[in-house]
Amino acid sequence: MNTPLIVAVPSKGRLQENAGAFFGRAGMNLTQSRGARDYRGTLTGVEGVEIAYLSASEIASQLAAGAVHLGVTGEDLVRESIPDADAKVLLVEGLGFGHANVVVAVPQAWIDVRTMRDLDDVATHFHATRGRRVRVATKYLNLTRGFFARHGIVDYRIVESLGATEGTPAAGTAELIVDITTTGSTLAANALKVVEDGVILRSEANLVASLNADWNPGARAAARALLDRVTSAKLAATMREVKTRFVACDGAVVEEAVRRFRASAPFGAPTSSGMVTLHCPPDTLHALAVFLREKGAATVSVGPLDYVFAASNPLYAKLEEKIG
Ligand SMILES: Nc1ncnc2c1ncn2[C@@H]1O[C@H](COP(=O)(O)OP(=O)(O)OP(=O)(O)O)[C@@H](O)[C@H]1O
Ligand SMILES: O=P(O)(O)OC[C@H]1O[C@H](OP(=O)(O)OP(=O)(O)O)[C@H](O)[C@@H]1O
Ligand SMILES: [Mg+2]
Repeated sequence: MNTPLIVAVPSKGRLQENAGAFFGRAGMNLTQSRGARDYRGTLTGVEGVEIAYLSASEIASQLAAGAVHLGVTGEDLVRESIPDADAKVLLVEGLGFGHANVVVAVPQAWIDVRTMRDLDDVATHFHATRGRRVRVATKYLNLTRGFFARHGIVDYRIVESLGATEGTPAAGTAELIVDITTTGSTLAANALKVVEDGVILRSEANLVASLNADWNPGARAAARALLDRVTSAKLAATMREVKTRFVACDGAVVEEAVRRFRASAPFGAPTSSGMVTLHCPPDTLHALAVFLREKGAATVSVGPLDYVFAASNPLYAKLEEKIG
């Protein structure tokens, strides 16, 4: 049976607005309607899609469980909440928003601690002299355990923190923390510093696919269409369309334009009347127009592109390779 492609989108928080804008750029708009038990919606522009509005952390677990096909969530949440994440989900693409680093941070007053190695020494010394282990406050339990183990640090204990983690050293409930930081202002306000080699993960929002979901033919077709739109809108955003026509415009002129201005001629050489369409990155656009005028163009028009549909769909290809 063909059931819809279920796409999970953050229902609140800092990722919500950006997720809506991401689909919008690809010409798909999110609509929301309040259902009986949870929030459901639709996506305009693609058939057979159902939107599930969930919190960013819930999206990670629903992807792991295969309850949704695709989702927008942070890589930090994926890596933290899904053991052996690469076997259960595919990070289809980083979305360029929701940037945050998961870091190890210690009090600025710990002047001897610059590296994880220094932290190891302090932790060992702390245990030996105080008879208890240093406490690390975090909600990233798994990321912390894995990272500390890779650094050979064993003399510590995790104190689970569900909020205001940066305040725990001053409050006396932990000695150091693992948390996310974006601007660094919360760490600074709490007199904490990031350990130099203590960046556990550089996270951003990702479009994530579940490998455990029911990838029936209908769901695949909808995913293919959705990813086709994403790819073609993204490609279009990297270039402008340049059009001109002049008698002296021939293959040699176009070849030179392509070579010097990183342009492409998607529809080939100029017509017999010297009409040509080029695609050109924004930074070389003016230089290209000047060049075409020098060659004889009276008019060069430039316009934005909404979509460039190429024959290949690399995002879907990547997904298909995983789901078989
Ligand atoms: N400065 C930041 N602070 C917190 N999260 C951030 C920040 N920048 C990006 N993010 C990302 O946003 C995601 C968390 O989103 P959000 O806080 O909205 O959801 P949540 O954690 O499920 O909800 P809540 O924190 O309200 O319980 C994470 O992937 C995180 O990496
Ligand atoms: O490096 P900065 O730019 O200061 O941002 C990092 C802070 O922002 C987040 O908190 P948020 O305000 O989302 O509250 P929350 O912990 O309740 O999610 C996060 O948990 C950090 O505390
Ligand atoms: Mg949050």
